[in-house]
Amino acid sequence: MTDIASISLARPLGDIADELGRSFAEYGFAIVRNHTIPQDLIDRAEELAKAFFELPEDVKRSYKIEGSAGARGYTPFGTEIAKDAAVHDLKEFWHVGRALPEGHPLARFMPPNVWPAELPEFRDVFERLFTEFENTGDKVLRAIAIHLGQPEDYFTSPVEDGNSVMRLLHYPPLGDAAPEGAIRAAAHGDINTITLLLGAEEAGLELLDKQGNWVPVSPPKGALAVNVGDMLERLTNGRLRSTTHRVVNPAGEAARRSRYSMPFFLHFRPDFRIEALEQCVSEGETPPEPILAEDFLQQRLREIGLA
Ligand SMILES: O=C(O)CCC(=O)C(=O)O
Ligand SMILES: [Fe+2]
Repeated sequence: MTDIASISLARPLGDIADELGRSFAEYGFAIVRNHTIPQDLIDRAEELAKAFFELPEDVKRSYKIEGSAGARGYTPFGTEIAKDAAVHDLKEFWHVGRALPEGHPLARFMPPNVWPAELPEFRDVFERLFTEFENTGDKVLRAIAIHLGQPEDYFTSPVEDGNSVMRLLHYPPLGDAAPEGAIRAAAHGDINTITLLLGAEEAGLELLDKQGNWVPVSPPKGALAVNVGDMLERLTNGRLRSTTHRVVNPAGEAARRSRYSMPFFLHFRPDFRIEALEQCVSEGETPPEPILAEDFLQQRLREIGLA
């Protein structure tokens, strides 16, 4: 057992800020309940994600976009490899990103979305879910800002038009085809600011705590697992931790089932300069060098085989 905080987002943000902050400082994770993402939208999104991954392989592959580093559309099974891992992850996924109007100064960082023609409802449902994730993310970031002693709206500008990506994940049933040592998602840290994850009630997600133990993260159905990414860790000079996590292969009956999850990787805007906050740097400490969010992202995508 751990005391990863389980927090109701229906409470005033000022009341939850420190509990959330302490959980992020200790575990890098918190469970967030009573968010405002409608359950019927989540259910519909899960059905559509399942329907997409059940399409024939050649249809799915027709939505793989060469040279896009998997930023949009489909990424087949066996593509992504965690930093420093020897074998690929046992997953396939689809990415929906932010759609900026043509001519927007940041549009060059964000390629247009693609949509599967086979599923006419897909676009509407996932555009709505993207907006819902953003709104919930905004609340969580407000609570984090309060915890950090910043104005509550500190993150509003850094994440406005940010390069956020929603990932629909499918981990197929485990057969004999899995390479030796491969797991559903090898140990990794997320690159972005914060991640909001739906679907982690299906077992497998684990975090690595400070003592070096793997600890299961088991939100109740419909709740979010929220974690700190590398960019927020860097901004806070490590005060809030981007914790290593993984998705292990289940035993028994669950091994014959697919696992579906939907992380929303909330990103800073590409031109945001990530520079350690003054109050997170003690005397004598040397914080990491400032870096633009886009440069940091490209560096990390190369490390995981996507760029
Ligand atoms: O599927 C999950 O529960 C977690 C996925 C994850 O950590 C990731 O895609 O970065
Ligand atoms: Fe992750």
